[in-house]
Amino acid sequence: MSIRDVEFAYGRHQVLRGIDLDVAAGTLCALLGPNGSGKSTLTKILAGVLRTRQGTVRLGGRDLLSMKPRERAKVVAYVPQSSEVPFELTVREAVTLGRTPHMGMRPGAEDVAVVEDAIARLGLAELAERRLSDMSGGQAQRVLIARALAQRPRVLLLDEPTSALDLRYQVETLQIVRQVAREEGVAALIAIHDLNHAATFCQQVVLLSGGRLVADGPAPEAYDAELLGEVYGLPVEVLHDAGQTQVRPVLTKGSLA
Ligand SMILES: Nc1ncnc2c1ncn2[C@@H]1O[C@H](COP(=O)(O)OP(=O)(O)OP(=O)(O)O)[C@@H](O)[C@H]1O
Repeated sequence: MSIRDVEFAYGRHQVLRGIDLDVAAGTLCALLGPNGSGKSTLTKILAGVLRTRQGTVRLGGRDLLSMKPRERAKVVAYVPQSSEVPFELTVREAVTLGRTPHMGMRPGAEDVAVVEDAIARLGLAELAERRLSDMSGGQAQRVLIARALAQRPRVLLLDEPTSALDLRYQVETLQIVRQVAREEGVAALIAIHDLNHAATFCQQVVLLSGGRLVADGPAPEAYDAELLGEVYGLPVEVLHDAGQTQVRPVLTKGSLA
């Protein structure tokens, strides 16, 4: 996926400025940045929820921004930050909705297999007949991710998909998305606040600040303590230890008093 010179404004409020970004097939890319930096806005543009006249997004030879919704739904799956969960549905029915762009009137054998695979991957097999109205926030979030995987997209967009998940499911979800991206050649873009999870699981990290991309690359190269400190308004140190890059806030004396 190749994004060039994308700009966006809500009315007079300019939110994205000259965004250039490439996410290769097979890559999990973290979209980082402080609250209000434009992460959700960028994912919504790529998902077709918001429209912009400035800039292009190409996928293979095709222009993503001008695709019709059904055509786009065959190649782009989007898990929004919060969404209206269709409460009356069971988990299996909700995940099957992900097949809608591909299937006829009813799910065929392949649709059923893809749905069951997505349910199993997200650890939802035992909950498959439960109604979404009976699920915890984290369980419902996993259902939405399973639905996106069932779509078998070329581009997977996840807006803070781990925000409601406990530590184990945060890690498992990031592992699954990374694995799906690699095995199925998906370009996956994930808006996420946890810089350390991003460094651990994402081959590429990009940092938005005030609507501009200010860093892009593998975390060990893209994480610069001075830049991160400026962008987040907090002094940090970047540690490289046993192949892992980690970011830690530098707390001044007395800040825990
Ligand atoms: N519907 C809207 N109308 C007007 N302004 C908006 C709208 N949605 C977002 N904004 C503004 O656009 C800017 C970017 O918001 P966006 O939600 O893209 O940021 P974000 O990086 O995803 O933030 P967060 O980390 O808090 O989710 C913010 O200043 C926000 O107030």
